[in-house]
Parts: sequence; structure tokens; C-alpha cells
Amino acid sequence: MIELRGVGKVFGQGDRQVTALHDVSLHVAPGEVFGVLGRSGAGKSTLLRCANLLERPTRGEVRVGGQDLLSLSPRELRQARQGIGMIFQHFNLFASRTVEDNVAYPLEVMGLPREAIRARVAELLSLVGLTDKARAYPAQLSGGQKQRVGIARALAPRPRVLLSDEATSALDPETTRSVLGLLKDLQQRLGLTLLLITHQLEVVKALCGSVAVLEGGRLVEQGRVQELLARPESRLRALCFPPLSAREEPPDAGGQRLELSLTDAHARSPLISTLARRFDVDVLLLEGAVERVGESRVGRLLVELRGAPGAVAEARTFLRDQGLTSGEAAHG
Ligand SMILES: Nc1ncnc2c1ncn2[C@@H]1O[C@H](COP(=O)(O)OP(=O)(O)OP(=O)(O)O)[C@@H](O)[C@H]1O
Repeated sequence: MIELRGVGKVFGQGDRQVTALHDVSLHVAPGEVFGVLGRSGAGKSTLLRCANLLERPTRGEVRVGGQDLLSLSPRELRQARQGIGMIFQHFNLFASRTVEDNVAYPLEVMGLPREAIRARVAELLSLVGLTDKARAYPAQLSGGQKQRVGIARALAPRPRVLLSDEATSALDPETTRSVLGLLKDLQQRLGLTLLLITHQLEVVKALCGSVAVLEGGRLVEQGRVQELLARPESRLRALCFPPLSAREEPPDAGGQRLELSLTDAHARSPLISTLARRFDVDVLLLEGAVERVGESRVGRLLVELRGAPGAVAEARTFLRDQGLTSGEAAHG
């Protein structure tokens, strides 16, 4: 649905040149939620703006819905953009227009009749839960409500693709969760293809099926979120699970420390009680976390096994056979 091939972007000229993107290629399948994760300055906004040609790449190809955007005339491009909605970190609402007039704006530009606009706006405001705010002005709304208006406006022309430029970065954690929930719901209900950029891992965990990690204008990793999290050496996993500080501390006498990597299947099984019952070992949870990613859970835990040496050895073998450890003790 969205395909970037060998996209490069250089800003400025001569010795003032900044290369914001180097040879970026990615493919977002229809109906997929694809996140681009990166720090400030990594080139995320530039990449997103290249996907609808708000920024023209210096090189490479941009295809959306099979159309080569770079080959379109200005008029054709305007038409193609109606199929590509966009939402912004700072909402970009018209302060002097009411909520309903903000949502109506793209439909007015398209030249729809007034009655059709009125009906569509009512439908959109109901979709984002803002029917009672139709006559309010942006200044009278909370950040979350403003973003809901931004989402309704982006969806007004019935786009098949939605681009999200740090849509929740200006919101508090609770509002972020509610806006992410709305986006997920709309994406599923409308079958949208969603390309989003973010510096928030939480957004990737809550929404994305696939992710690319952007560093210094280069995609250094991309793939299915679940698969990357299952790979011990992936950047995504390192971002999700920072280093364990207790790893280097010596264990109790006779104890053995192990780092466990939990997949969804592990997280759903009664792991600790199985160890205790079957091998007669005690299990201390020292550090780590189990995180929810989409509908699944993944985790990394540092545990210490205590008990008779034979029992601890058997428990370790069991954990290794279950794919929970690489077989290597963190310590002990
Ligand atoms: N219009 C421009 N002119 C010159 N340089 C630019 C322009 N836009 C972006 N850049 C540069 O390109 C690089 C990538 O910027 P970009 O805004 O895409 O990063 P980002 O990952 O979105 O960062 P942030 O999250 O801080 O917005 C930066 O070095 C930035 O200074």
C-alpha cells in the first residue's frame, strides 16, 4: 500500500547540506499498522512527509496504493492526497473555526454540497466521540479532544491511508492511551493502512504490527514487532528492556542467576510455580518486566534459583529446553 524505495533526502546546499534520509526502503501492506521509531533528529518527520510528498525526496521512489507519486501532475497529486490522511503532533486545527467547521474543511475544499458535508461531519464527530463539542472552538478543548478533531478531519475524505506524525507526543499518558485506543479501533473498523512515526515505544507496543527503527536517517532494523522482540539482539528488544542492573551482582551462596526471555506462550504459563513444584527449587524474582505488546506479552526477567545443586541444574535444563534461556547463567 505504501512503498518507499531507496528514498534519500538532502536539505540545503553546498557546505550547509544536511542528509536527513539515506536510502530508506520500506513497505507497508494494506491494513497494516507500521511504526517508525526514532529519536529526535533521526529523520522521522522527513520520512513521513516524503510518503505524501509534502517533502519531495532527493532520490528514490514513493508509491501509495500502487501510484508512483513522483510522476503525478500537481492536480493528480492533490487528488491522490485525498486518499492519504495526516494527523499532527500539535493538531494543526484552525483556531477561528469551530470543531465542526474544522472537520468540514477538507470536504469544502473538495467541493461537496453543504448537506453532504453536514451529514459526513456529524458521522465523523460521532465516530470520535465529540458530537457534543461540534460548536466549540479548539481553545475550549483538551489536548485529547483536539487530537480527536484532527483525526476526524483527516478521515473526512475517506482516506485508505493515514499518516500520523507523533500524534500522541503532546498528550499526557492517560490521554495518549485513549487516543491510541481510538486510532486502533478506527484502523480496524475502517481497514486503514497506518504509517506512524514516534519516539514513544509505548505507541509501537500498543498499535504496531511492524516497526522500523530509524537512526541518523538510516533504517537500522525493521520487521514484525513480535519477531523483533523475540530476537535477543534486536534494537527493539534493547529499547523495550533496558540492561538489568542486578545482573552483575553475585548470587546468594548456592544460588544461580538466570536471565529469562519470555514469549507470549511463556508469559501465559505458570512458570514459577512449575519450577517450584516440579524441581523443588525456590525462585527469586530479582528484576525485569513483562510488557504487553498488542494482544501478546513479552518479558525479560532476572531470577535466582536456590535449592539442592542437582535440583537447580535440572530446573536450568528445563528452562533452556523451554527456550527461556540461552543456557548461559547470568552469574553463579
Ligand atoms: N526544512 C529543513 N531544512 C534543513 N534541514 C532540515 C529541514 N527539515 C529537517 N531538517 C534536518 O533533517 C534532520 C532530520 O529532521 P526530522 O525533523 O526529520 O527529524 P525527526 O526525527 O522528525 O526529529 P523530531 O522528532 O525532533 O522532529 C535534522 O537534522 C533536521 O535538522
